Amino acid sequence: MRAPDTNEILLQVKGVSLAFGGVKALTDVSFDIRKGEIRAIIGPNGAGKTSMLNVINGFYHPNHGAITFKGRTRARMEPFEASRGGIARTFQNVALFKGMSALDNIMAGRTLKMRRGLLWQMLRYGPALAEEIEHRHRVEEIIDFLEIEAIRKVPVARLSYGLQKRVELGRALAMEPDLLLLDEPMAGMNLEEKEDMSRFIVDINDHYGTTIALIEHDMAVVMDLSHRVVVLDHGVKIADGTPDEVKKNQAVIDAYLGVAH
Ligand SMILES: Nc1ncnc2c1ncn2[C@@H]1O[C@H](COP(=O)(O)OP(=O)(O)OP(=O)(O)O)[C@@H](O)[C@H]1O
Repeated sequence: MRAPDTNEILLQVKGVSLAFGGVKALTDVSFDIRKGEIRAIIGPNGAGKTSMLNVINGFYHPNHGAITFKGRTRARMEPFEASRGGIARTFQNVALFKGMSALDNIMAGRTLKMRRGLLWQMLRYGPALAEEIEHRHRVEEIIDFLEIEAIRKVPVARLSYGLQKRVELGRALAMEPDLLLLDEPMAGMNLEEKEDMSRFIVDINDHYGTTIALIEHDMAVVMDLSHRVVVLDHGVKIADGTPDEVKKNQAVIDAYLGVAH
């Protein structure tokens, strides 16, 4: 695995707090994500990991604090602004158009990139046609990269879980994101599928230089894949550092003791 080329900060989370009624999901959490790194967010169940991803991509608006992304600071952002701005996301449970083929699902990820309006697209005329050809080309390249040529025309509902996750990854990649958020990319996978997914995550980071933030419960995977790890417990950041530093941290060991994963 290649180390990030720079220490440039792509995203900064500063003093973020989020509550749902009386439940404090996040309390004064700060950390950064450097350009080109694979950053893991870990912690026991209910630690606030998914809430953190949801704040980063604008699904939730924090009660306090702010996010700086590519130099722009905001207290709140809408999901469409996050995706337009270059943040793509996959979900804990696969969120694809199940009746559509793998190819069409990945193509759907390009919609945000399309400049011509829907009418032009429907007419498939002139510049819109040229644009569609360019998008097709990019999508075919992603299909090739993720080694899913054989299933490109198959409706997603008929694919194994591992392949569905791969198509979802392809759809996120089709957005050519600066920051890719992966919510438990290996959840529910068998060992072989996990190994494949790990390889693709490292390859995406290497090949496209995409910055990746991921939530993952499998510690072996996290320690293997990530450049740096931030640890949450009960909504509070308890550690932040390289996998080796985090592994030795007493607060982390205590937080995980007796917690089944
Ligand atoms: N939409 C919501 N409404 C109310 N409470 C919520 C909501 N989302 C999360 N919470 C609460 O916020 C806390 C943090 O939840 P979150 O899902 O972010 O944790 P997590 O670390 O992702 O957990 P897991 O590993 O189990 O997925 C929990 O106490 C949870 O019950």
